[in-house]
Amino acid sequence: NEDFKVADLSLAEFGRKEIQLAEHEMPGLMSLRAEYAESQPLAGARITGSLHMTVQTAVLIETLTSLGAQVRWASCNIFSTQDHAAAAVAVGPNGTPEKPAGVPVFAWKGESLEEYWQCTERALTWPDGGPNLILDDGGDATLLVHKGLEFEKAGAVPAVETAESEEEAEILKLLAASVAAQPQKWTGIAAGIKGVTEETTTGVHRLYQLAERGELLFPAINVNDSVTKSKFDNKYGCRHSLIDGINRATDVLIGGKTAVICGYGDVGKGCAESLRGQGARVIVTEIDPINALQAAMDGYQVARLDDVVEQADIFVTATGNFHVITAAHMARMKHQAIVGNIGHFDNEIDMAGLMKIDGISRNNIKPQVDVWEFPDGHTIIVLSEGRLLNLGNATGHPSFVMSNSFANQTIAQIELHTKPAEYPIGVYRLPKVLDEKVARLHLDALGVKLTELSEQQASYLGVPVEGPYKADHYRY
Ligand SMILES: NC(=O)c1ccc[n+]([C@@H]2O[C@H](COP(=O)([O-])OP(=O)(O)OC[C@H]3O[C@@H](n4cnc5c(N)ncnc54)[C@H](O)[C@@H]3O)[C@@H](O)[C@H]2O)c1
Ligand SMILES: O=C(Nc1ccc2nc(N3CCOCC3)sc2c1)c1ccc(CN2C(=O)C=NC2=O)cc1
Repeated sequence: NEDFKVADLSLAEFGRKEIQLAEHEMPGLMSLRAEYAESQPLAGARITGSLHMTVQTAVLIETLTSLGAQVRWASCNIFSTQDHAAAAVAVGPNGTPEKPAGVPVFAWKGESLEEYWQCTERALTWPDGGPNLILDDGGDATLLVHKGLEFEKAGAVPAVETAESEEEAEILKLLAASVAAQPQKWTGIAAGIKGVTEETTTGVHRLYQLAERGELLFPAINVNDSVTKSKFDNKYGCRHSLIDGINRATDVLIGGKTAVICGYGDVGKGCAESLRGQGARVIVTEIDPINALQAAMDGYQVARLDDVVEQADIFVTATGNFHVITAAHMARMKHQAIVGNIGHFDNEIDMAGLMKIDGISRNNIKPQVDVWEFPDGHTIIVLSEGRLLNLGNATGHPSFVMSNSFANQTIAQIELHTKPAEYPIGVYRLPKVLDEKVARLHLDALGVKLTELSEQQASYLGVPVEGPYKADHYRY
């Protein structure tokens, strides 16, 4: 059997064309390829990735291999794989669908949960052992290694019936089979891993929990909290992809309409700016007086959702909280009001409460766009079933945003691979000077001309001429 599993290899040519377009929009990654072409800092690295298998991720994968790494890949979400990107990665830039010569990738859109964990295991199972680095998004690859080792040490895998979730049941099923087939498999894999770099808040939270319990097996770099990752992901990514999602879903004219943004953090700030840019009158809701004051100073009305729910045309949640928009709110909305979430994955909008309303009916217009009709005949349009609308109704973040995130990932992988002595087991952020380096890598593409500090100015500020320029607690 071939060492990859994708939906359709014949999509590789289309995937390759989109990868070539994305490369132009990912100057951070392409600059790193040029900078390290000679020194090959990732020579000897065996990287297992668990991160959305998209066109942008394909550019990340081929950056890692161009720096000398061997790579195996799975997606970290059962729906997020772009099949043409996965096919192009498996075939490789010099291969053909008849003779694939790319990277082993195990991902397709619409995996079952069982298949998802099998793909993760295959990405972690190298021909002669395991990876020495993990590149994680949400922490599932890191979890599988920790659970596998735990059960091998205990001498048994708990019965599937003890699982408290479908996800846990699938993990137990998979580990029972793999430990039976190869009793010391996960002990061997865990022993070979030098560290993990983690993309998101969720995965970072899991790492801190493991570290606090003294169970973390290897050092971890928290990529999420690099300024050049989270500001881009949260503010500029959502500023771009919110209206991308709304337009693809409804093609409603945003100009002249009233829009409510719940939450004025980085995501809410990007969303408010985006809708204001389209000529909407934007109202913000907030629970935090500082963010509320910021919104007011930025010229937005700041109101309570209850007081404006009957007058707005568009509602977007960006709080990271749950049940921000309730069924009662939705029942009071204008006819054909648009409701979407770009914040926490699936519970900012109370969809379960909506479905329970007597006499409610759902009419699916097209994938990820539903019209819900209330007993009184008025309807609302709910996007992506209350899940992240910029992913369900659009294609997530644009390449330039991901170039910032993935340049952090690449630099973090180089750190762990080349400076293991500097990273004893624990959770780290990249040093600020490397965060600044990611920003530097993106300036030429935007025609930015940076001003140089003179020696006198540098000593006046008390910072090195070459940076870092800010204190660790500085808020950009
Ligand atoms: N869809 C995407 O592509 C994407 C990208 C990045 C982050 N996110 C998610 O978006 C969410 C927000 O991210 P962020 O960086 O802006 O977080 P943040 O904490 O900076 O901002 C959230 C804001 O919401 C406010 N808030 C909390 N509960 C509220 C409520 N009930 N009503 C009104 N305001 C409330 C908080 O006071 C805070 O200011 C997180 O869940 C994050 O994971 C999504
Ligand atoms: O999650 C992502 N994507 C996604 C896409 C479709 C989809 N469809 C879903 N369902 C739900 C149930 O009903 C069927 C449909 S859930 C879902 C999720 C996702 C996140 C970050 C990046 C990061 N990223 C970019 O933003 C761009 N390149 C990247 O790597 C990608 C995808």
